[in-house]
Amino acid sequence: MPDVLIQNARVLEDGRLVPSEILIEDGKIKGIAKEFRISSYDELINADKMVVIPAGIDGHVHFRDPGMTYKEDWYSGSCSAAAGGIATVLEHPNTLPPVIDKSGLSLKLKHAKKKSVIDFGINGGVTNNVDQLKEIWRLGISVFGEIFMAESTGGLNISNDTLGDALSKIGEVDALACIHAEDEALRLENEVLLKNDTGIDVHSRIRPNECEEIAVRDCIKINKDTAVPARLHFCHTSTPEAVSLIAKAQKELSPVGNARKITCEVAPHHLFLSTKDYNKLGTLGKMNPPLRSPEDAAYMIQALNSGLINAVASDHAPHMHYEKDVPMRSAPSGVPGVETLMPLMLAAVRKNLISLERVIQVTSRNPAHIFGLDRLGKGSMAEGYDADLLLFDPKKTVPIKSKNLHTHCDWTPYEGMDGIFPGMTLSRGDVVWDGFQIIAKKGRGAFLPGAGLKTDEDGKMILEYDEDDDE
Ligand SMILES: NC(=O)N[C@@H](CC(=O)O)C(=O)O
Ligand SMILES: [Zn+2]
Ligand SMILES: [Zn+2]
Repeated sequence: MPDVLIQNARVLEDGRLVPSEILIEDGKIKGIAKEFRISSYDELINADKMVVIPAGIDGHVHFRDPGMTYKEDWYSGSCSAAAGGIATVLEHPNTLPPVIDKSGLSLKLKHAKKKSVIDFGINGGVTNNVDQLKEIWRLGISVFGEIFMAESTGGLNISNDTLGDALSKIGEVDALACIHAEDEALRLENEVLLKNDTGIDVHSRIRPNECEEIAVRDCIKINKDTAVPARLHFCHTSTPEAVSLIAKAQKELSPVGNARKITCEVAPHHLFLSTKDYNKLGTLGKMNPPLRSPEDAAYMIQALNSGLINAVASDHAPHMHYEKDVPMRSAPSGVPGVETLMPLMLAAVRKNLISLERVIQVTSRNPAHIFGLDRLGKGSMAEGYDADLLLFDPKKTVPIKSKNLHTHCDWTPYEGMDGIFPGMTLSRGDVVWDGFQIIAKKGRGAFLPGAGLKTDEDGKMILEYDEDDDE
């Protein structure tokens, strides 16, 4: 007997919204049809003409757990994701301790398994741990990174030499390297040069477009020069310069028909905010890479539409308001965003900035493919895939308000901006967000191991984690 029948839904088919029903069995999509003439099921959901799309996959979040759980923990972060229509996250390694070895990974996995309400992967950090990269890969990290080429939260940045060593190890195991591309030398130089500059936009001038451009160029070159180049994915790209370099490298590497070897993502704050917002946001608009000009933001939307940018990811990086309420130079970098990613994108559809079809590609199908989550049933609303779904009313635009969000972070850079929030989020067929509250059990989220996870002779996973690690 099927578990769930969703009736009265609308589904995108060849560019049109078609009245549909969706059948779910064992947490997976069993079928989508105009009408299933069945009368027995465990649960009936009346979608009330809402549009159903795949739930978002946010490939870039920082949940701060372990170590800085007052900013976020796996429960608050995953609830925030679910309420924003995200059913899968990849969490990045700059926690305390960072995920750079077996014990760091084991501790984070334990926290996440206990608290997450949605499915998750854990990324492996790259510092001076080059000789341990293969081990954490075998233990099930999703991807490597973000690999910090410049200073950002957590102080995990590495030199270009170490980057080369790491990329060659990552290439050997055919994993993905996710890169935070900013040039540390230029940043340091500008820091000194502009030390008396009190301009509100000084952060954007310390880390100018050129900073990202140099790092992207260097990284592509360093990777090319290794014995076995890694697959590269550039995190939070923010400039036309970086996108053009990546497009050029993509072309060189990808003869027609071949899988792309270099991909990139953009964060919503580089699409919907710009240096013009510093007046309103002050230090709340400080993140790495920094806000760019309005023209650059407009270019990024166009590049997302045209296919030069492959995915949207939030770079959800919560810091408390009181921590941000200090002079620009001492304020921590980062903005929350996991709960507003899908609402902003869906509101952008209503404003004709992007098509719904493209939003689906860049928030579910492409991230699933890039991060290897499609092999685990993620990223498509089709038979056999996980029933991770987002239901929304395309006309219901509301102002984003931080008091309505579920993150520990007590502010949002998008306060007052338009969002279209999910009326419901499903994770593997379970309603985790019903439009009003989280109804998922803490810890129901499943760990999504990376492709390197060691298995036994029967293909069964061997989880080499110490279950008795301290909290
Ligand atoms: N983006 C940021 O400004 N900050 C991120 C780290 C990062 O992604 O660089 C954080 O973890 O706070
Ligand atoms: Zn980063
Ligand atoms: Zn980040």
